[in-house]
Amino acid sequence: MWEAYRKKKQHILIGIMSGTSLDGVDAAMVRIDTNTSGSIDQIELLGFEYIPYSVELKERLISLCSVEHARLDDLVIANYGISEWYVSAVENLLKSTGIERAAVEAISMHGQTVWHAPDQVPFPVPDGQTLVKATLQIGEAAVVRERTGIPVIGNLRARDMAAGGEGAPLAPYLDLIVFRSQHVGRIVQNIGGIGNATVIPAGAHTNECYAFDTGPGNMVMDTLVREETNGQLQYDTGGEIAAKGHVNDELVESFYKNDDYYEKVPPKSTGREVYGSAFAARFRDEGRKRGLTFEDIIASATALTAMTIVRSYQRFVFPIHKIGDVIVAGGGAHNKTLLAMMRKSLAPDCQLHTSENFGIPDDAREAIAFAVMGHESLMGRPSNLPAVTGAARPVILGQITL
Ligand SMILES: Nc1ncnc2c1ncn2[C@@H]1O[C@H](COP(=O)(O)OP(=O)(O)OP(=O)(O)O)[C@@H](O)[C@H]1O
Ligand SMILES: CC(=O)N[C@H]1[C@@H]2OC[C@@H](O2)[C@@H](O)[C@@H]1O[C@H](C)C(=O)O
Repeated sequence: MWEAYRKKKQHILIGIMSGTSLDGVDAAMVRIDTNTSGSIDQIELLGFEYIPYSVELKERLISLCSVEHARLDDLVIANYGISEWYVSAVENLLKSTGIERAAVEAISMHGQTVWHAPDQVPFPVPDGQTLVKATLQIGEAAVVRERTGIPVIGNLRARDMAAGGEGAPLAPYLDLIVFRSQHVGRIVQNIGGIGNATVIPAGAHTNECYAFDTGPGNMVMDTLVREETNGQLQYDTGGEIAAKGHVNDELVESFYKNDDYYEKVPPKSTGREVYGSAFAARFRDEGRKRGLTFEDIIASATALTAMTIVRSYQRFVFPIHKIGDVIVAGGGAHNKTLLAMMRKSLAPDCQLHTSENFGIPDDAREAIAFAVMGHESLMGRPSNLPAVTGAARPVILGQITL
């Protein structure tokens, strides 16, 4: 069946991403042109849709991402239930683009990460014990396949992890295609729930690029804003709350210094397991102990994100590579206070942009990336980057539900 796919020079796919912010579903319809050797020539975004999660779903997911609150029966139900959100995103895209269902060759869906455990833990095996790392993205491909009538590729992180990688980040595969430059060293900085950086030195070969999670993105700010406003606000729109507060440097430094993640050498990845509700509560309590207002605490949480991003460059990138552009993507690109803090700590010859300036809408990068990775799998081509994830070798990602 995929022989015919591989012979075609033009493909339409839908990529679906629902990230660690737990804010909702991003879905991108893309047209991918391939050349005679089967590699990608051009990627065009045909449409983009976002469906915000309801407050109820978000609360359920937050519980599922917490060892203290998660229940196995809720997890099993959510695995099927959340698929309906992905189905709606696909239907919305078909409607808004006017593209016929039959023209879409596949849906490549990330699912919703509930637990990401890239650090090995012991597990019994027939001849004793082994060390295991694991990750779980929920969302049942069979449900999406059945409702939409379109083949689905899912579970894209698993194969990289099975090959010894972190299973993340994967989107740098797209960054290399879109942002690589012969003359300028670039960092693509995603700021979603978690922050992650793709480093693309000028003229770099694929195996000279690397990437890593920088630490918290919007996750801590979002949790604190949601809690203070009893869910009236889901995040600090435009960074306006942070702009009204004062950063408490001592608080920010203490959270930076007492976290050994930042010193860990890449490849590395992290998630809500570390920077979720319990972390945010500790940050808030320490802020209150210092007599800070809500605005000061949000300003300080914003500064922690900016600091962990820029210091990760100072530690792992700037000593080795000259970087001319930092390109911000993800929802954090809309937070003006965060961007201003980052800009202030970067050298004047390092320009700060958003991915919008490079033709990739800030919110669409990851959904486009998953469409592209799904396409590569159908072409029979690997799309993990071992230099990025730490995998032993390039592997073909995902599982297909025909
Ligand atoms: N207008 C805005 N102003 C400030 N922040 C915003 C705005 N819009 C979105 N955000 C932030 O972006 C977040 C969503 O970002 P995004 O969709 O990139 O995350 P994600 O895909 O869930 O995360 P990840 O990349 O970690 O998987 C929101 O939770 C919010 O914090
Ligand atoms: C396990 C997981 O879901 N990781 C996400 C998360 O969100 C940002 C960062 O942490 C990144 O590692 C990854 O997602 C993006 C899409 C990636 O794989 O590139």
